Amino acid sequence: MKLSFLFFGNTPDEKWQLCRQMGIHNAIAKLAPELTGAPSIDDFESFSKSKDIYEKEGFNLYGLEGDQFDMHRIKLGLPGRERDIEKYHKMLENMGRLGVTLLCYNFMATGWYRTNKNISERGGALVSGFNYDTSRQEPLSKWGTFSENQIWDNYQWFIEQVMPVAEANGVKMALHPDDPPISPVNGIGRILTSAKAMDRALSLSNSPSHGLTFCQGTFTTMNENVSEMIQKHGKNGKIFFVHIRDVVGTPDNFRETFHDNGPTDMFKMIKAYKDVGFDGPLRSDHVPSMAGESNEHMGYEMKGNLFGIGYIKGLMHGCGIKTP
Ligand SMILES: O=C(O)C(=O)C[C@H](O)[C@H](O)CO
Repeated sequence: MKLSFLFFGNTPDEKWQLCRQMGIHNAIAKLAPELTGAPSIDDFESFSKSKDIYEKEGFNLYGLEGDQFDMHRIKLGLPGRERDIEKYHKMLENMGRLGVTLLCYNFMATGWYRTNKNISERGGALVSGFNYDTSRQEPLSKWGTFSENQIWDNYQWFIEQVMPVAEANGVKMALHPDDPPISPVNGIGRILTSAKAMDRALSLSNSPSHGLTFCQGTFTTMNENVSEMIQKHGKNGKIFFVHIRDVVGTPDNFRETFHDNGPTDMFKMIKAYKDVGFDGPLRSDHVPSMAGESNEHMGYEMKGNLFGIGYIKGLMHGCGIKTP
């Protein structure tokens, strides 16, 4: 298993240094233009420059996460999606050329979403949460309403378009479940909200490039049997990437919590990944914002990560997993 960290953009800062100090060598990056100030990574030069920065800073750019450019036309099936898919193909080709082999993607047009970003957790640390009734009072998306069937059709079209290109370029595409796992959100149907839905998504292509970001916290929120899911998808070689965090509550009313403070037996989970032979990257997912730091980048401030990564590393060592 490869302990990794999600970086936003390509500007080295204290987080990069802290990651090196924690012994993290594998970087997962979001390189969208609004974060890098450079053209999107369907442009080879732009992508290659970012990769060089990571290498120079001592990291292997293992993969990408999130939308690397505006994906709403693809996700919602709107005019212009053919042009966007060409961009996506170029990005996949560039990934192959640069040896960046993992792409964590999602099919949420409005991204991961919370109704509350300032819930007081242990010792006053701040976490995010979601309440379905509150979300139903929020405005519809600026693109209007979309049914779950429409989103499934769009997802199927997307998979047909991208999977052959991903496979030809040696890129593993790791589908992230919908967070929150409930539908609709802002009037847009969400489709990847249960273990059964993830199976349906996987059934759309038998390409070896088609697999999962095993976002443990989201599957816990769904109230699924997470151990069984690790067994099944791990044995089938479909777990490409793992996100570790914990939550308290139900799909329609939950809050996040510290890695050691939720209902999940984290040791059992890490051992389960090991037992199914998972050898890919895993990362600490959303963490509480802690004393003395802003909550500006909800879930991704650094003190919670120092705690979370240390905790995960300890569990890995406890399971006999070496971290270089
Ligand atoms: O919602 C989740 O559980 C995620 O891990 C989503 C990530 O925060 C997102 O991909 C970061 O861009």
